Amino acid sequence: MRKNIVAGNWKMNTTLQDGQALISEIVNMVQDEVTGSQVEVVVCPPFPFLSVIGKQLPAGGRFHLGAQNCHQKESGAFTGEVSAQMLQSVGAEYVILGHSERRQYFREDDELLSQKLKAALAAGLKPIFCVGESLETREADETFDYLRKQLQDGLFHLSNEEFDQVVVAYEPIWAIGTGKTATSAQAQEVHAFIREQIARAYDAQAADNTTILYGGSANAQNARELFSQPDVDGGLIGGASLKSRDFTEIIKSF
Ligand SMILES: O=C(CO)COP(=O)(O)O
Repeated sequence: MRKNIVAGNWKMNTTLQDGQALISEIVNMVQDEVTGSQVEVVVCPPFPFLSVIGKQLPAGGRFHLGAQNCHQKESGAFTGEVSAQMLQSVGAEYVILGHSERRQYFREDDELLSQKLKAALAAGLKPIFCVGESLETREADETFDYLRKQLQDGLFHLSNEEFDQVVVAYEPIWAIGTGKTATSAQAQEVHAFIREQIARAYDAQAADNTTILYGGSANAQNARELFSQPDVDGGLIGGASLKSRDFTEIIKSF
């Protein structure tokens, strides 16, 4: 079901102690300041902190726990890896998959991501599946062809029931960590395009029900304008999710 979501991707940042202090501030501020609005908050700390941070989130409320990655296999001799089932067992409800940093630095391709998606869904996790073009692709005017292919090869192999569980995040690579955010018009244009592709691959109802988040230098100043766009259902926030005041302001932007 389509929701408003603000998700914080901490990436490889904080210590446990700093992360605990951060989440405690965020929970307090959000509980004091965010009233009425239905926005869901997903916190995605590094693997070792999931369980502890998860316990700091008030149960049954707007806060949910997410992971930043998972392995494609259920279990076995894969030293250093973390399965979707493990994440589920420590309280994660979401998992980010297909982030451009994973695609770029860890060579994750559509085939591997398909397997990861299946593993996450089998474990009962909701994937936050990221797509987004590079600056080169945008400047070559190939953004829509690129995104169409990324969606078709990476995501649209899922059944209707599986796709129902997926949140899509549009993260233009040129906007991630660069301070160069997409304009609200650019974000809206791509989000509407993604929704149209979902309608073609599944149906109009699936398209209407899908939550599509924007990520890439979203901050307390630009969130309201981005979230006011009809097809932007929230944000996947990197840098600004590490500052309690900024992250809370973003959550308040709905
Ligand atoms: O990659 C992102 C979230 O997954 C966005 O990062 P920034 O908000 O730091 O640009």
